[in-house]
Amino acid sequence: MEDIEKTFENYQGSDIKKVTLKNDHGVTISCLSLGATWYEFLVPDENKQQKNLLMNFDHCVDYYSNGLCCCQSIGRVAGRIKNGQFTLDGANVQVPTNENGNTLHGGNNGFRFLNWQVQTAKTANSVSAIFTHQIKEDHDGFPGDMLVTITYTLDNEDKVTISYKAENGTQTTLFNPTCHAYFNLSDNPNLSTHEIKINSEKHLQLDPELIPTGKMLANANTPYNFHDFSNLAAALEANKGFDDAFVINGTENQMKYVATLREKESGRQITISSEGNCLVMYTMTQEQSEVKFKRDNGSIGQPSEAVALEAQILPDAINHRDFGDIVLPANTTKEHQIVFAFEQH
Ligand SMILES: OC[C@H]1O[C@H](O[C@H]2[C@H](O)[C@@H](O)[C@H](O)O[C@@H]2CO)[C@H](O)[C@@H](O)[C@@H]1O
Repeated sequence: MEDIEKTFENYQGSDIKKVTLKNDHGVTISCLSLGATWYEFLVPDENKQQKNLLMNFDHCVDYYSNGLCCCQSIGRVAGRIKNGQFTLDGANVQVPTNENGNTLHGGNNGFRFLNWQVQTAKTANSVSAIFTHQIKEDHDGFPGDMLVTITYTLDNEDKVTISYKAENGTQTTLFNPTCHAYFNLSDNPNLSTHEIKINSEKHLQLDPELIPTGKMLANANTPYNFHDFSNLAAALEANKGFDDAFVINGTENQMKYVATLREKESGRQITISSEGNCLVMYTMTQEQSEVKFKRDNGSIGQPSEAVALEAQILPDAINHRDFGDIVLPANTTKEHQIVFAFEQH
């Protein structure tokens, strides 16, 4: 196991660190301190070259010239909060809004905009990058301060575990983090050879601003049916892309199988597990004129060039009783984990 820490670049007067973690048989991940971003998931290909399964950019500025939140840490609250409003401990709370009067992905001062402190740790079979930040009410506009630790661990089974721990202060707040990981497991700038399976029977009905209405709709007999592996490109065509929240089967707060993405030409496969009750699948539905991914050498990002798989608790959960618990009571600690297991078939 190996860990290497370097300066990635200077961005807006701060040194941005890049931490690289390697396991004992050639799988490597790297992360940036800016946004506690997952930068690379490198696996050896048939020519012993390293293939990055994640989308990324050359420079920090590229992460903020578009709204993709590419592979960044999202918090305090992933997804949308209707009107940026909710009731907490009996009080009406208004948090800053950043999209059509709603609050998306923690607002304009969420986790992804912060430069996190980082250190590393190793065991015989795993290596970790540990990011910490004191999250302040004064900064992001959510109630209360809390200490957040985001740990990326790569192990010798080619599993990447991301753990999100929040140690709260004296005020009740919200915590529903995720990693906005964009995958393309192939060498093509599209998902035509990808298949996905999702442990879900229902998805959320959304209004035109993509706010959940409160209703859950059956996946069966619709393009949302990924109960068995289905070709993603065909489903994308049938549904004109996805920007949707799938309800994951299983018990809340228990680690469970979420989804598997596989690519038939390379045999590469990623299996996701988490404790949350939701997978948001976002397939970059529009052309992304401000997006030039590193792997595309200057070409503009295509619709459906990659798929974001965001394991979390259902969006706008604070405004819907049956959507899951994202409340972090005062003086308590909560930890959520997402596991990405790589396999080659
Ligand atoms: O500007 C890029 C896109 O930003 C939004 O997409 C978000 C999507 O709606 C969320 O459900 C998902 O979790 O994150 C996406 C990236 O932030 C816009 O809705 C989309 O139209 C833009 O293309």
